[in-house]
Amino acid sequence: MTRMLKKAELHCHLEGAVPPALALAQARRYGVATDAFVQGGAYVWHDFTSFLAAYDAVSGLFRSEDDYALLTEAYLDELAAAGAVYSELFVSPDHAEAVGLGADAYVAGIGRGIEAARMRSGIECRMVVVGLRHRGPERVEWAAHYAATARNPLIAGFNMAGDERMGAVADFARAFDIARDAGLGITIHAGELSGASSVRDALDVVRPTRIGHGVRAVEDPGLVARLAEEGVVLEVCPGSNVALGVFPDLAAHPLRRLQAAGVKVTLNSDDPPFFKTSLEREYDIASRIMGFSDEELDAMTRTAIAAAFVDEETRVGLLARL
Ligand SMILES: Nc1ncnc2[nH]cnc12
Ligand SMILES: [Zn+2]
Repeated sequence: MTRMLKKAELHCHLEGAVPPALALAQARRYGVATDAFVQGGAYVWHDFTSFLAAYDAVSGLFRSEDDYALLTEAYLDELAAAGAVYSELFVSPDHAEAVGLGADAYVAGIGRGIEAARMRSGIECRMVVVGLRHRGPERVEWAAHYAATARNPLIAGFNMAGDERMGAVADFARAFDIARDAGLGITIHAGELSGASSVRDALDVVRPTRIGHGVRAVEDPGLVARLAEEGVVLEVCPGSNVALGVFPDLAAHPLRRLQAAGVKVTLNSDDPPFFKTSLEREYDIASRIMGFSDEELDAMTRTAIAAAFVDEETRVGLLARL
């Protein structure tokens, strides 16, 4: 039983956390047809490309500051009820621009949701601005520039998500330089859709303290040793990896092998309802299917808080709550 364990999450896409029932309610409000991406109360997609299309369609159903405040608050309330003390949410100003909302109103709405949830349960949350790789280097630089200049204390980091098979990491180096120079925490999706060389490129070019997924590093023992040696933290999302076919099943998932090799690992939900998961289920999978003890799960939670993009006072406060 992992329900009573305290938890922390570093890797969840806000638009990927929309429950299908909320997507349907938003679609009714805005008069949008949903058959293409919700059927029988569940999201429909069959590979990464169709997952991204469904994800974009759901994002298009959130169009106002209030929509984002309510979504954020609802997600964090649910997370706090499952024992989470900390959450880092990946936010995409690109989605706000696509619906004509504008990045400032988008971030303001999310910030309101964060404050409301914190007042109720004490859960801490920070935003990590995400650039979308499949939209090309210029768009990713735009997102980095926004994150660097927004001057919002809840924006704590920068990430690149989207289709990892598009372009080389080096094409996006400037975006990460902009974010790093602004003092933001740096993480990047790598080693999910592409293999070990993608993780190596991310380490060499971007120099992140964390990697989103990174699990396909397991294809190269030398790279696993490097991750352990450099103390890079992996934001591991087992349920997502199996849902997207990165590994055939949970038994084949390399979380245990990576942890045993000394790599710093954490548990995350990625896009929970799209992958029929939740942070609580990820802890449960690690416990019941992968055989991690409660002490090992607590260690992953501490690793997450140690790697969180927060100031030291907040980190000490969070560690005290475990
Ligand atoms: N699993 C994932 N990989 C890359 N980009 C994403 N955006 C949302 N979920 C993602
Ligand atoms: Zn992700």
